[in-house]
Amino acid sequence: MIELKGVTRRFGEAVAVDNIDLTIETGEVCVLVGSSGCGKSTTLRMINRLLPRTSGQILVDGEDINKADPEALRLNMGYAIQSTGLFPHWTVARNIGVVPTLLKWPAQKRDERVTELLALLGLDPETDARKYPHQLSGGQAQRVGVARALAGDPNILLMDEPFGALDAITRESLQQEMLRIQRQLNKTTVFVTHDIDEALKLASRIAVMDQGRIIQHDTPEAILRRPASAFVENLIGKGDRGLKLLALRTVSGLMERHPEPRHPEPVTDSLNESDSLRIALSLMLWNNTEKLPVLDASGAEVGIVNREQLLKVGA
Ligand SMILES: Nc1ncnc2c1ncn2[C@@H]1O[C@H](COP(=O)(O)OP(=O)(O)OP(=O)(O)O)[C@@H](O)[C@H]1O
Repeated sequence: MIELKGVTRRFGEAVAVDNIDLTIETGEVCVLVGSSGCGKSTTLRMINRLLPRTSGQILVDGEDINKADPEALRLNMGYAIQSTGLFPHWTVARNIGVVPTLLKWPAQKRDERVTELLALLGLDPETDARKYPHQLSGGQAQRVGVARALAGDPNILLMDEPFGALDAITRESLQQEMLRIQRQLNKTTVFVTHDIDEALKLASRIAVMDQGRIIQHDTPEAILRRPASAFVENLIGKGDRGLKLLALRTVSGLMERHPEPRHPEPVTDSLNESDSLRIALSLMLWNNTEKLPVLDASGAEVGIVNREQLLKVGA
């Protein structure tokens, strides 16, 4: 658990972070969201002591971080940033292995970990491991950055716009990876973004920041349903709030499940259980249909989603 209590950071006269209180429970993904300059990165960098706080207290599992050795503290906090920060003259494998090396892991354990992480992040443990950062695409470099942050098996992950510089498709795929990895590893994560859709997708809870303050700290659903102020309402976009709510729920929660899987009828489109209700609605509109079948990984039809029900549950 990470606790920020009355934390303030000034740069000269300017207040970048203004007396914030924030608790991040173990295993949850807290996304800090807000416009440029609102204090998100400063908050993150105070947690791993890259920046000292001006006042207040930051506790990790009940212990004040100022009492910890900063290096030991950082080794327990994976840190991934937009510019990746990879060492240009080191191979991908060496970049990923940097924290295990600092932790003095035996070489074999470190190499196994690197291979495991390359596979986890969808990179090729054979060919990609030997590449240098300049030989990677932007998306691959970001994957390596995230792999490096995970390498020492830290309890905490700090991620500062790690997918910020990517095109929409690569970004979407890395967000999916991030959700998958999070389900598997359950790290306490603080994730910074200025993109509310990214925040809604990834967060257990979102902290909306404005001018150094936390305006609202709540679940994605509560933020969409009950924005605390006009500022939050504008940030989430009033017009497509209903669709954003649908995006938070999956088909599996709404579908009528067949007693037994069956052969699907030949239809134009179908859904997977993990698809969002937003995708379900969009496909129904596109196909001008009242219901869509849900298929499992083997292609068997396991249930049906119907539009009337979807709209009833809807927002
Ligand atoms: N080293 C510094 N010296 C002086 N002012 C700084 C420094 N770092 C940040 N600031 C100021 O603190 C405020 C908060 O900056 P911060 O980088 O935390 O914002 P942010 O929300 O992460 O923004 P962005 O989304 O653009 O990265 C800004 O006004 C910024 O100019």
